[in-house]
Amino acid sequence: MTAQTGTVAPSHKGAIAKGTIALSTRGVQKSFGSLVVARDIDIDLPVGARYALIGPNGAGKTTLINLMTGMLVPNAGQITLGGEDVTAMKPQDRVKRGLARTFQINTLFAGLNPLEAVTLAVCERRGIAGRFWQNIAGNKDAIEEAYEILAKLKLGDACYQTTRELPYGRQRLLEIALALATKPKVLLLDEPAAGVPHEESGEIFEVVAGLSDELTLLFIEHDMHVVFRFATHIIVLVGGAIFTQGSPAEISSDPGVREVYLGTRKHG
Ligand SMILES: Nc1ncnc2c1ncn2[C@@H]1O[C@H](COP(=O)(O)OP(=O)(O)OP(=O)(O)O)[C@@H](O)[C@H]1O
Repeated sequence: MTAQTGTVAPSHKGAIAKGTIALSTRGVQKSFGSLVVARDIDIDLPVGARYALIGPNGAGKTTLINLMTGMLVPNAGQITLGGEDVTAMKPQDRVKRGLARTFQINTLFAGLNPLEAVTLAVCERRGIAGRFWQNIAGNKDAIEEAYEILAKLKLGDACYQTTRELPYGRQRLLEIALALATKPKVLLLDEPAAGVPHEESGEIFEVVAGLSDELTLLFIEHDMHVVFRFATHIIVLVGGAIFTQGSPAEISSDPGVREVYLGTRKHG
């Protein structure tokens, strides 16, 4: 297999023209004390990507997403979003420029129903969240937009159910709905199916894979069946460095990957 660090998979969705990189990192480094968790990371996510980030526990996958979103500041290197250098930009400003993420752990308001929660997120994006509770009926447009997002995620029939009563798989889809309410161009999903029974995780990824072709997706996932089914390109991280990257066929037939990752993984 040819390692493709810093290059765009040529086979992805036909022609990905140069210059259509949605998010990229160059030479990104991060250490916690003496522990190096990101080593010289070069990644390009082309517009419309369905990329997976895999690696053993502690490889630095979540750290890399935190660096991309601005929750962590790199010690060196550069992160660009739509060609703009966002390395020093606060997370909320990156969200405004179209970068959204979900977390490994459920971060929902359990007492709201999905329609209320997503409408609130839409109002937040529109800068009208302050008046949400005073005039709920006055937010018709926002409610309609929220319903459309929920319907896309196959949550239309659950929109009036209290979040805490939703099956866990649907709660995880609601988290993605909340991220979509920010109208992202790039969506980073940190183990979107974590904690969901194995038979339901495929459903989550099916819904995610069906999102707009213009949305650029990078997801962390430990279940290799899901990774090989839904990713068009896989980046393997080991010890904070890119070990290799390539198509699912290249990664699955790479003996090195099997040794460092598949043979030693603790999940799945
Ligand atoms: N804020 C922090 N301070 C110190 N060490 C940290 C911090 N965050 C993460 N680490 C360490 O950095 C390394 C990478 O962690 P990270 O969570 O990015 O790995 P991961 O690949 O996402 O792992 P997993 O698959 O288990 O979620 C780990 O050794 C972790 O303990």
